[in-house]
Amino acid sequence: MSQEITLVEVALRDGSHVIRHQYTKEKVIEVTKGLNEAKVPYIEVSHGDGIGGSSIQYGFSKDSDIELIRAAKENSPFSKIACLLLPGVGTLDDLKEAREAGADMVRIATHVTEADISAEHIKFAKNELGMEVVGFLMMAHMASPEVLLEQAKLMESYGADVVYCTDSAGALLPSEVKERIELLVANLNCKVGFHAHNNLGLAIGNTIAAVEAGASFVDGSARSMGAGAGNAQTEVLVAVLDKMNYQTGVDLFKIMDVAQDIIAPLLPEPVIIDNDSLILGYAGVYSSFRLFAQRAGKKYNVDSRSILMELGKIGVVGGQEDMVMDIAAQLSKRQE
Ligand SMILES: C[C@H](O)CC(=O)C(=O)O
Ligand SMILES: [Mn+2]
Repeated sequence: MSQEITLVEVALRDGSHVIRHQYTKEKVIEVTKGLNEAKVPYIEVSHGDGIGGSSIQYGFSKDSDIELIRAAKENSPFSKIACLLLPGVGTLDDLKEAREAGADMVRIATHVTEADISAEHIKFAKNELGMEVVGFLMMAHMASPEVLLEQAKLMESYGADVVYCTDSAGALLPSEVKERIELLVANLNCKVGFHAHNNLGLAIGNTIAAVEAGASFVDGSARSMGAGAGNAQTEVLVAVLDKMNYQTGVDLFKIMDVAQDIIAPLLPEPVIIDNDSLILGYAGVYSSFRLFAQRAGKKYNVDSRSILMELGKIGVVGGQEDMVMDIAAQLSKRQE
């Protein structure tokens, strides 16, 4: 019997980092129509840092999360619409608005050791708003498999339907993914998901390792349109899973057309493993810090790789974007 795998397309959320959160309603409609036709089960739509992320800290959106979610929902009779929310960045009111605009699912994201801050949001989404809820444990490489499990159990106890191991830095190796997913699958009653970044060139391999270890939800981004070196490239993932006899329900030619004809023209440059992306994975740094490090490097005349190495050394996590400039300034002083 072939196993079903549920795919979440994240180019309209993680991909938002790539274009500095400048998605317009029109673009979202075009992408959503294509993904819907390709029968992608879930399409995530939000600012790259989740709903409420539009700010000086993370970068301002062009069109608001709510407008984009509404536009996606109106053009997506088949695919369900997901959104992402980081407690503290997005509020319960934001979530209620997202639900009213048509979001079916919310993914509540916290740093891997901070699941406890998701309790209120998971319970509210599930019990008050009747949404499908995912717990999204970011920077999973920074915790041991045992700590990841303990945190995942918390999210499950709050009511999450799925808990994700999220490799935000693209730093995990296939054996580490396998170990983590196997432990989660063996000890949770809810479903388990995996979100990859391709900084070490392992996004597809790691996603396959996750699926073979029992994950039933996986993320992909068409043309790999996500932070850093992007995510598992959706159209490639669909082809590989199909060859392995897993069922995604996604139409391969149609998702390839979305990637080539709609997503590729949106990219300021192809998403590849450049030197900075590689260092993100090597040093274990949050993928969305790549562009911040490049800007800081230019401003202070410091090699962006050195900034990223330093950020990895001191264990900076999502939400500490302001540290990137601080580190660049310190490195520049040291150079003098
Ligand atoms: C807010 C982050 O961009 C969420 C994510 O996609 C990751 O941690 O990876
Ligand atoms: Mn990501």
